[in-house]
Amino acid sequence: MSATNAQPAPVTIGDLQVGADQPVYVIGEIGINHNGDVEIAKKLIDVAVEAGCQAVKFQKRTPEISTPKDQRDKIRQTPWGEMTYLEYKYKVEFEEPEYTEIDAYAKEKGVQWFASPWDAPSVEFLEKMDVPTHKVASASVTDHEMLRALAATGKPIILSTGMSTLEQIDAAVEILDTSKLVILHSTSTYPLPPEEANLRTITTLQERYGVPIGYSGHETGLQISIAAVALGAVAVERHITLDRAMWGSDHASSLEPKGLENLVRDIRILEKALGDGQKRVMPGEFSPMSRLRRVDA
Ligand SMILES: C=C(OP(=O)(O)O)C(=O)O
Repeated sequence: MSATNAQPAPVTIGDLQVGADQPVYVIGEIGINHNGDVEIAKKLIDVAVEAGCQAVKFQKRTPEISTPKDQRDKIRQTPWGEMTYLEYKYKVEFEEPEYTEIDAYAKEKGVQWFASPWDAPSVEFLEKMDVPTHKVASASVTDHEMLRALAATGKPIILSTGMSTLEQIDAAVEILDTSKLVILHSTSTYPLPPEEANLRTITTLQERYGVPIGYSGHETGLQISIAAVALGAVAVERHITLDRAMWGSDHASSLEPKGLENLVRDIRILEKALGDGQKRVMPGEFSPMSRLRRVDA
């Protein structure tokens, strides 16, 4: 009796391989949880490194392009006073001096960094920073202009799939090079209730696209991300924060340092525990077998 269960080839990101039989690629999503302060960003890099993440991630925007027109003039109360949503978006946006500092710091700490560009000029910006990969945020799955700019970079791409239909994902995948593509299952509800996680979609995406599949989580807690790995996710991305009570939209559904440390610890245990699926008697079983199994049975 035999059956084949071919796995897609891993995708090379910088000096790492992301895919089956590789350590799960854990991404600490800093996003805009630095609240515009590069010192907070560096502390979050430390948190990710200490937890054992292989990468940290940011979000790069050109606010006058990426901010929806009907949202720009809405007034927000912020730690920096009352301002429009567009002004706030500029306030938390890092430019070249900050990213140059982040690049040097991440290299010193031995962790990869990259970002999700939210518009085509941001792809150009990130290319100048020579990032090893680009992430497509769920909100950008239908931004074909940006996807074409990303495909033209020739870099590996990590495509998130929250708030998207299979048809929208098909159209995005059509534009990208599937030999360098990692797809993340995701639900863009913040925080994510378990009944919307739909983790079995990981298998659906594996079968439909034949590329390595990971998971981008917005739940509170660790169980759903760990279960995603048990179901075959080869990458896990989680928002991280220094303190979930900090001001800003993503902090509440982020992991604090201890939570991230526990997540990576549990993922590394699970990597070992999943094994290769070949049924055999394990070395630790011989002693109990000799004590417990009747030889004449
Ligand atoms: C919002 C993002 O990702 P996701 O859709 O995976 O949450 C992002 O990468 O900027």
